[in-house]
Amino acid sequence: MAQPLIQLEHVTKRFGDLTVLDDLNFEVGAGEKLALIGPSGSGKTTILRILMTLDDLSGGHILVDGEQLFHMPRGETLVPADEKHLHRMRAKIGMVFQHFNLFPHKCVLDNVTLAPILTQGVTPDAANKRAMELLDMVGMAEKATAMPSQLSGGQKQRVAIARALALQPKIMLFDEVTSALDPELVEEVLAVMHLLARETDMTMLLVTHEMSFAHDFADRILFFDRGKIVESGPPSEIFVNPQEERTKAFLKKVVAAGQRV
Ligand SMILES: Nc1ncnc2c1ncn2[C@@H]1O[C@H](COP(=O)(O)OP(=O)(O)OP(=O)(O)O)[C@@H](O)[C@H]1O
Repeated sequence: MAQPLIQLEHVTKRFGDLTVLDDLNFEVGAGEKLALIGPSGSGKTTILRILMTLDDLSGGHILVDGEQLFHMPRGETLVPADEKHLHRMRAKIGMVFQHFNLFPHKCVLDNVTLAPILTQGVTPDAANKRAMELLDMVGMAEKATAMPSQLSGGQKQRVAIARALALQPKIMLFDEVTSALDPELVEEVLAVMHLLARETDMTMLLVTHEMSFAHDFADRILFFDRGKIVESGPPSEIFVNPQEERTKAFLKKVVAAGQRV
């Protein structure tokens, strides 16, 4: 593996009595494209939320770019050291959510420029220039002055991707970015993600229920069940020749539901 950019060591996450992540250990190499797959409720989204510091940690360590993400105990959990540290670590990571989360009262361009101007001190001119390049890349430059309510789900998601990229993160997290979309809009978002995977050296973590996309996109697949990694490997191994019974059963179900893997 290339130099690890993300390292999870003995990561545990509990919500009350429920253990959602159970002593997880894995690394993500710089530039690696990793897909997390597994049954509903297995803890995939929780991993992304913790990396984004939207949830805290119950135990273990996470290193991003060689630095601890969480290190102050608070009650039974670990939280980031302070606001300054949190801000610096968050700048390394961008996240795109299932439900877009665009600012509804801002136009497309302002959605993309707001965070760089407010959090990184980028001048409005420079932020606009970069935003227009990104909107062009995701095929949304012509909609720069449109409001989110005037966009389709696929268009909103492409703006959300541009918005996350505007902060120039090293790592991008994608949580089920196509599952809220009508089927005919899925392809346009997947095309943008393929473009990013192909043409950037960003480290990308993807949670998806679309196996064919995970297959085409990822360098490596992690198959999760009940908060543990059951199996990991390149798509050509996991999808073609899975070793573990739980992986086989999961893929069988997926195929029975009509998906290509
Ligand atoms: N804030 C929370 N409070 C309590 N339980 C939670 C919370 N967030 C997640 N959970 C529980 O943690 C478990 C893992 O959830 P998570 O969303 O990470 O699973 P997932 O693998 O991403 O599922 P899906 O594929 O359906 O999105 C689930 O049982 C969920 O109900």
